[in-house]
Amino acid sequence: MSSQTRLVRSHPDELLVGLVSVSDRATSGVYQDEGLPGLRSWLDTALTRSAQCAMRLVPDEPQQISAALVELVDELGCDLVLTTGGTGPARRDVTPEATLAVATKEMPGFGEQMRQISLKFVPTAILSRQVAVIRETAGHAALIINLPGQPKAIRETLEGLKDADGRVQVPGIFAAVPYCIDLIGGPYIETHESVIKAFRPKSAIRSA
Ligand SMILES: Nc1ncnc2c1ncn2[C@@H]1O[C@H](COP(=O)(O)OP(=O)(O)OP(=O)(O)O)[C@@H](O)[C@H]1O
Ligand SMILES: Nc1nc2c(c(=O)[nH]1)N[C@H]1C(S)=C(S)[C@@H](COP(=O)(O)O)O[C@H]1N2
Repeated sequence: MSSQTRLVRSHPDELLVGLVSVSDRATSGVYQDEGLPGLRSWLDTALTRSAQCAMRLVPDEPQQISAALVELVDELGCDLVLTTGGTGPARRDVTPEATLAVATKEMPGFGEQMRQISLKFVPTAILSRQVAVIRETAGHAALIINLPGQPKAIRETLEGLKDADGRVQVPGIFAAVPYCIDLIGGPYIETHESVIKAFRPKSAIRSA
């Protein structure tokens, strides 16, 4: 994988995001990848300040997935990496293993919450082995989260489930991402409440 230069924030609060779509068929051209554009457009609707994104499309190969994660965090300096695909039980589904291989801490709450959310949409939610981890290097840390590969699962897991009036039924996992990014030393990010209401303890909310 080619060595890339570090991303430079255009503002101290700009989030640097790595997006990784893991798909044998999208990589080989059987279908067009919908994972990367889906992730990018969800972030565009959710964040009050546009994020700077670096994107990678990789096949379901553990070394290539781990290498993409390491490059995005260690070389490009991403604060957050979202993967999509390869979390199921099939022989070639290895995204969770490739993610755990580069982790310094596991964050089991994200996977638990995603499976709870997804069960409201599909009974096969329990087939997703998605994990979230922190990768820490000297002077930098990033949150890495696996999402399922179905393009519609991106919005479902990040945003959660709302009723017809927009009331939250099950909170999406992105509600906890801004505070997690604070805690690992990343930028202060804010979300549009109509898409996803981020939660921070009162003491962590920055005054305007
Ligand atoms: N990156 C993607 N882009 C577009 N559609 C996708 C993508 N990943 C998954 N899908 C869709 O979701 C369905 C289920 O996803 P799943 O991850 O099980 O695919 P898969 O069997 O692992 O194959 P592959 O890894 O080649 O995408 C696929 O059949 C496809 O229709
Ligand atoms: N929100 C949501 N989660 C979901 C799904 C979905 O459609 N929506 N599909 C499930 C299915 S069918 C599978 S096999 C697993 C793993 O999918 P992956 O291998 O594409 O990551 O995610 C599950 N989680």
